[in-house]
Amino acid sequence: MGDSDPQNGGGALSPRSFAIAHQRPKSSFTGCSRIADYEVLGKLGEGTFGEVHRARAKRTGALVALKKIIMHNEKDGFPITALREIKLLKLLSHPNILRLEDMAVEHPARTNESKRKRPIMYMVTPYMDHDLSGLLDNPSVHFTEPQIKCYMIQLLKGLEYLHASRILHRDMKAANLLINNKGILQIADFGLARHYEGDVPKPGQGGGEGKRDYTALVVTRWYRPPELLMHLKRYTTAIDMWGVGCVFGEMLVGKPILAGESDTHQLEIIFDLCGTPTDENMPGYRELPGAELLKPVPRQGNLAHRFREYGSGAISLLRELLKLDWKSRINAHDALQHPYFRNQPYPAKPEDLPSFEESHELDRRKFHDRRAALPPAPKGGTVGRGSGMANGSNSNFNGDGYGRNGVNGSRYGRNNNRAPPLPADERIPAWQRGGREPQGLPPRPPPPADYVNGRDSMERDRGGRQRGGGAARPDVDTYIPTYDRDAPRRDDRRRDDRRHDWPDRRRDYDDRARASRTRSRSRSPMPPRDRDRDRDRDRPPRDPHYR
Ligand SMILES: Nc1ncnc2c1ncn2[C@@H]1O[C@H](COP(=O)(O)OP(=O)(O)OP(=O)(O)O)[C@@H](O)[C@H]1O
Repeated sequence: MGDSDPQNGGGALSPRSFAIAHQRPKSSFTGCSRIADYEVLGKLGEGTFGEVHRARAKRTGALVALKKIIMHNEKDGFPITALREIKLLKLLSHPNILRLEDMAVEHPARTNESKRKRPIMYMVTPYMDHDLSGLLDNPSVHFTEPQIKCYMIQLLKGLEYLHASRILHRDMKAANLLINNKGILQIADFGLARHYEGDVPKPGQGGGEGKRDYTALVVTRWYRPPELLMHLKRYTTAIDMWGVGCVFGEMLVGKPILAGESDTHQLEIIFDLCGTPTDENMPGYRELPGAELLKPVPRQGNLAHRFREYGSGAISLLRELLKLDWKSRINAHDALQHPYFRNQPYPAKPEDLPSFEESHELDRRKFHDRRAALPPAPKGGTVGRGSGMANGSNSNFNGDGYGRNGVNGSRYGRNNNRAPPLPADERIPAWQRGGREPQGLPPRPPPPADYVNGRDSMERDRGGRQRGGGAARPDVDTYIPTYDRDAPRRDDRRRDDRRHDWPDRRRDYDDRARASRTRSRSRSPMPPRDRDRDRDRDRPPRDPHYR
């Protein structure tokens, strides 16, 4: 492979040259299928673009997911975010990246009364049994350390490939990592992804230097790195690596580790965990717009204490991934070489992992109900409530965003029997608990359009994010996870303030929140034989990472 090989981190290619160099053979695209080529089996969920359905390809019998592309405003035509996702997915081919197999078109029937309806487009991807977020919420799932290592290796390989292809994912989170019952993990949801300009990450050099500005309004808040929370625009692949750190921590403790309730709170709990920024641990932070009025009480960070249960290898990797300094934050290539993966217990092989009951992000309600019915776990664990502010935290907020300090949850998943019983409140997920109002950080400056020179504009309107790169309400988080359609959104508590200050924007937000609350899902069970059908196709090649 020559310079153009992204895996080699080769020479600079323009996005166009890259696309040309990576075109899949024409024969692999046979035009759009018709929706009638698929037997729709039931609704899986609903995302920003539209519903996701489970279906079976009539020709091959394979199970697939059909993601309907919703035209929020027909006059705007095909959504740019969907176009971007399709364009990028067509270029990508890696065992740990969700594959776009087909596009299907549906021509709605024309009735006498209705006007002619536009065709509906569906993205067709292989069906995956779980997303990581749903899986972690399933009370019958217990992650072992070899299993976590196995998922981490796959995640890092997928990201190494993406970054070597000069693509930023920009929405790294557990809900966007799909897992099947063959132990394969795939990175999904490229609706926020984009090409970036600049060098690919080099061994030993972290994410390197950013070459140009992009919108800072990306990444779901709980997974958003400190530099974005402080409005760095010239960011790099390091933003995705922070998300990997959050996902890694989430797999260890069994729930999100940094569940901030606002951007301000998010920074506070990051500082609790990683220490407050200094010129040494976060060079350049003083120049960031969001740092202007930042005056956190200095603290060291309690990462080692909070994750002490998981051993020095896990702590060391977590430290590298959750580095405040985005320039030296470990890159995917180097993370794969980390001793954590070479020391015992060794990573499991995907095919050796157990299979689980289907679990997706929208199954949370089912699992929450089930968990509430569980008796308390037996006593005798070594984890539980931390000792207040004993870990160097002077923040007004608790260390983990769940109203607790120190290590919490069970070792390797939340259902390990060694964990002591959780107080009643702690059985409730963070997004359903009350929380304190965040302390004031400096107002967010109006963000720029994502692409300069009018080449692109951030039109994605998910989760309250602004459209078109105009001025955003300064202190309101614009992108929060929508995990439970009926659970009160955490930001609803401040609705009155917002309506008062920013009436138009508030109306926008309400509409989107309402839309997200009406999401629904139902599913029919998948016969086991269907899971076996694609087994060989998804099996990863022999790999030195697995022993
Ligand atoms: N290939 C797939 N197999 C199984 N389930 C899938 C698949 N693709 C998506 N889903 C389910 O559908 C949900 C929504 O999909 P996706 O995240 O791609 O849409 P989105 O519009 O980007 O959503 P969001 O706005 O929540 O990020 C996911 O949480 C996942 O559980």
